[in-house]
Amino acid sequence: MRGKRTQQATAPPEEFPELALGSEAFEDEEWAPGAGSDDDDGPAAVWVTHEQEEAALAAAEAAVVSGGTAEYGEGEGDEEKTPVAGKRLPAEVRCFDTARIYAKGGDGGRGCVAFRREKYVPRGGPSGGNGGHGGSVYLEVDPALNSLMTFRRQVHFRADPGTPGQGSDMHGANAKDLLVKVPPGTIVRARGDDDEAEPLAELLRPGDRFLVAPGGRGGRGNLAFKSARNTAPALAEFGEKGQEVWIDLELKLVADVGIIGCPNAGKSTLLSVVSAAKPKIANYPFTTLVPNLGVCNLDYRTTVFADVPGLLEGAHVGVGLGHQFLRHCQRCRLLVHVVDGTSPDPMGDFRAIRQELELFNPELAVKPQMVAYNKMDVPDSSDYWEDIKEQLVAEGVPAGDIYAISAVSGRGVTELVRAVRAMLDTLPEVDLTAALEAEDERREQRGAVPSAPLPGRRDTDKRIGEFSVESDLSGPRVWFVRGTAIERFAQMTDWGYYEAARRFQRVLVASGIDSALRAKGVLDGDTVVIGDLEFEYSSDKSESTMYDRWFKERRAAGIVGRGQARWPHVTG
Ligand SMILES: Nc1nc2c(ncn2[C@@H]2O[C@H](COP(=O)(O)OP(=O)(O)OP(=O)(O)O)[C@@H](O)[C@H]2O)c(=O)[nH]1
Ligand SMILES: [Mg+2]
Repeated sequence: MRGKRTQQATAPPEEFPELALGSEAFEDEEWAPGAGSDDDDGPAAVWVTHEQEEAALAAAEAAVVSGGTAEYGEGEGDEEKTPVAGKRLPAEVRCFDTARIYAKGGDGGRGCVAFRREKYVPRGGPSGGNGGHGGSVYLEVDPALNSLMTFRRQVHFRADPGTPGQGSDMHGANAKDLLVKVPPGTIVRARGDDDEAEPLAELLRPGDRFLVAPGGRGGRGNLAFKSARNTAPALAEFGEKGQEVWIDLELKLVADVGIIGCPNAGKSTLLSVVSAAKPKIANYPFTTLVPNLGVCNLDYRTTVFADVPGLLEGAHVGVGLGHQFLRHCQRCRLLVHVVDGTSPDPMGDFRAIRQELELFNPELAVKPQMVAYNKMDVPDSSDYWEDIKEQLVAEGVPAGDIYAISAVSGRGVTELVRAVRAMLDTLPEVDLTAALEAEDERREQRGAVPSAPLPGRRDTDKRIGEFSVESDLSGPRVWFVRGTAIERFAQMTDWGYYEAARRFQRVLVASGIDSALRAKGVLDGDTVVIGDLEFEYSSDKSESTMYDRWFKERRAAGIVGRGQARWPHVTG
């Protein structure tokens, strides 16, 4: 099952012609293979030269032309293939292990104003029920997933609103929460935060949950406002609006084994032989642009392999997307280092990769490693095997951890996988909590700034008395009152009912907002803004003025009817 998904998730780029390597995407410095590494006095390792790069691009283009036309053969193939100018990365690459999603909690249902009307029960009293709570949006780990690919299709997630309250004391039903499934290893960040910033959450184990967007509280019906002094309240609240938020998701692979090595070493080929995954394999560097996962079943035991894109010199500082690739290796328990035997300098390659790991994160360098000397079927390679093995041993790699394989023919691969399995068994299970703590510590050391809390998170502990007043008196005089609780209160006030308007007025006075405004010099006729609400300030708080103003405003807005009668049998 998992293997299947993997294949889907890592569909080869031909299906997405805009992925052409030789597209404008490569003009972007970050994407250019070998960007920043074109110095001549680099280490002995042969990195991608300009010619090789050109060749790779040409090959990629050819591959796309031959592979892509068939599927997009609608006569407009050419247009399809042209990447949209200004797009930084091809869609496939961007979305595989990062995603940006929108979540909105459901609005609360509105409260109801109703009175009991029954034969022989005069003045039956208020009976309007409360609205139901809106659903919340949660992220939940689903171990069956292994990529954020699903978020290419759906970006917006909205929970259902609560049902409105009804008469006869009927409360509205609460809406169901919306669970958005994410793969294990998903990291949640506030929108636009970079890697260094403190994540909002890390979802690692199956069943882990994170509340992204809380649903709104249901509005109270008039039954809830009944008191000894006001036995027949004619007001109800709107439901609280559900919160909306954009978040960034990032997936850190949680594979057991990471396959690393220079570009074109045969990493993807190895993955394709040990698992059912079908990564793209081709004879040019940077065939693989996004990590592929594959599940290997050996002796009824599963091991997850990840084929990481080829590493470049300078990967540790981000060259060739190095950061993003190396990051994936961090959670692997073991690394298989594939060395290309046909390379002019296999030992140089080996050392260079090691150095990159070391520079990126010393812990990576000391991670258990196996070396797979690849392409043994080619004489160029097998001739030097003994020699290279000796050199590797001299470098401190245990002889037992060095294997000669031919990924293409499969020779030696089973032995390698068995050895990998055996070594995994000797390793402790990864303690994710400890790993996270270590990561946090590192982040702290680097002085990373913790990210801001999600905008507009529900702070139920905020009091109405907590507010601030700002003014803009340059043009028309405007006063801004800001405060979580007062803004929520304004939003939930249903101005259709005079009593609600009056209640709002009373709260302004009781909370000290009114006096704060006056202390700052508010004048009659100034505009006061609280959240989405705007009204004209008036110091005259007498009942008749208030009612008149409310009535006129309603009329001006063309609203007549609801809520004008304060009590069903009272006329006028
Ligand atoms: N002769 C021979 N060729 C091999 C062997 N393994 C891989 N190759 C070839 O090497 C080339 C590169 O293989 P890939 O698996 O795409 O290499 P990679 O390491 O994934 O490369 P990037 O993803 O570009 O970093 C392909 O043409 C493979 O057919 C092998 O054991 N013997
Ligand atoms: Mg590859």
